[in-house]
Order: sequence, then C-alpha cells, then structure tokens
Amino acid sequence: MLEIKHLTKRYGRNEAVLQGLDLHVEGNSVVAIVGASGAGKSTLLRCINRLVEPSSGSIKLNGHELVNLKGGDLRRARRKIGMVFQGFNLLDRLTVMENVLAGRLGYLSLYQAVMRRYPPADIERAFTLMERVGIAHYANKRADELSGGERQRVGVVRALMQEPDVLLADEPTASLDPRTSEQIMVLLQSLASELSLPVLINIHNVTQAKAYTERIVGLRHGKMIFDGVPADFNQDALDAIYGGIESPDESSGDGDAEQGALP
Ligand SMILES: Nc1ncnc2c1ncn2[C@@H]1O[C@H](COP(=O)(O)OP(=O)(O)OP(=O)(O)O)[C@@H](O)[C@H]1O
Repeated sequence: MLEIKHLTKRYGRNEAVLQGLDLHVEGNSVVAIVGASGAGKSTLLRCINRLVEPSSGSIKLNGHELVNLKGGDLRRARRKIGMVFQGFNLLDRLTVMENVLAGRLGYLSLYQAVMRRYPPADIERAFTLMERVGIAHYANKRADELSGGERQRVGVVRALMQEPDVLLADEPTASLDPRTSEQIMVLLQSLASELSLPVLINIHNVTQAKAYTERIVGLRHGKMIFDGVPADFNQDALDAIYGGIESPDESSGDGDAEQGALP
C-alpha cells in the first residue's frame, strides 16, 4: 500500500507545486492522475521515487517511509518502485533482453552488474514477462528496431523485473497512436490485477483515464480537487480541474479534444 500524507514540494523559493497532498492507494488499483500542465503530476510521481526531494510530508510504501532515505537505503527502496516513462527511456543500441534485464541491476553485486552476470532466475523471469506482454520473439532485437508500442512494452517489463511494490507511469501513452495507447492502458490494467500491484498513471487523456482506470485523482495547482471513480468524473469535475486553463493539447493544436470536454 502507498500512503502519502501532507506531501509538499517547493522548488527553490517558488510557490509550492504540491500543497499538502494526501493519497492512499491499495494494491491492485489503477489510479489516473489528471490535471493541467504544471498541476504537479510529474512532481508527485518523482517525489514517490525520490527523483525529486519532497519538502515535507510522508510517503510510505508498505509501511516503510521513503522520505529522507539516503544512500543504500534509498537504493533498496527504489528497487521496489517501478517507473514507466513517456519516452520509454530504453538503451537503443542494446537488445530487448538487455534492456529488460537492466531492471534487475539494482539487485546485483557490483561485480555481477559490471559483468552483466544475471542469475538464471532473472533470465527466466524476463522471458516469462516478455511472453506475457507479447515481445518474447523480439528478445534479441535492438530496442531501436521496435515500434513505439513495442518499446513501451519493453519499458513495462523492465519496470516489472524490479518486482516492484508500486508501478508509476508518467504519461506512458503520450507518444503512442490512439489504438496503441489503449492497448498499453489495457496492459497496465491487467498487470495491476494479475500482480496485485498499485499503479499510478499520469495521463492527459481523460477519456482513457475514465475507460482504463478505476479511480481518478484530479490535481489543480498542486492540490487534490477530485478523488473518485470514473463514473463520478463529470463535467463539473473537469471544469474544476481544467477550467480557465488552456490545455497543452489545445495550445499545440494537435486536436486532442478528449481533454477539454467529456464525450
Ligand atoms: N526542477 C524544477 N525546478 C523548478 N520548477 C520545476 C521543476 N520541475 C517542475 N517545476 C515546476 O513545477 C510545476 C509542476 O510541474 P510538473 O512537471 O510536476 O507538472 P505536470 O502536472 O506534470 O505538468 P505536465 O502535464 O506539463 O507534465 C510547474 O510549474 C513546473 O514549472
């Protein structure tokens, strides 16, 4: 379980971008984090995996406090936090298998890591997961030879190789075409249930958030102003979250009408 209490993040002397956020997420639930650009969605995920230092508050994963961890304790805690990125963050010149196995690096000794000596159990797990998401036949292909959807599957498997207690996905579908993004959302949803894993997904596409998650958290200026099931995420909620703010999709003119109004 992920328990966030009174989480505040201030960059330098600027106004706090997260303002005393409280959020509890149980295993197995898929939560969409929505909000206009700059609302604090990425900062929230980055505080959880401690890529960003929270200014104050508490973040507990299965009872273990993550805030203030340092050195080896932080590295060990991070192994339990899987992360999936918008841009996939793969090593393009390496094979799919090598990228996937990189998810185990945090568990290897320095010698094993330098020599890339993965225990047989890791390789077996890699194949099982790659088969599960339909990329096992690409194991020896270079990552840059795959399509966006396939690359994101590699990113998901790499994160799952960590045997995470929580999976964080920062705009995991934003670089994908609509059909492929739906497939990735379905995949995340099924994996959460199969692995009993809480999954937090930052997402701009409200239609997908409603269709593929069971809870939506809406942020505005670093405050949670909606927390409920998709059925309750109505036009009022949308207006409260985005009202008066030009959405990035509208401003970039790429025609994603799904953010500004409900279908
Ligand atoms: N490293 C940083 N230093 C200073 N300010 C930052 C930093 N990272 C983010 N911010 C600011 O914090 C605010 C929240 O940013 P954040 O990236 O968390 O928003 P977001 O909701 O994820 O936006 P987007 O949807 O555009 O990714 C923004 O005003 C941003 O400019």
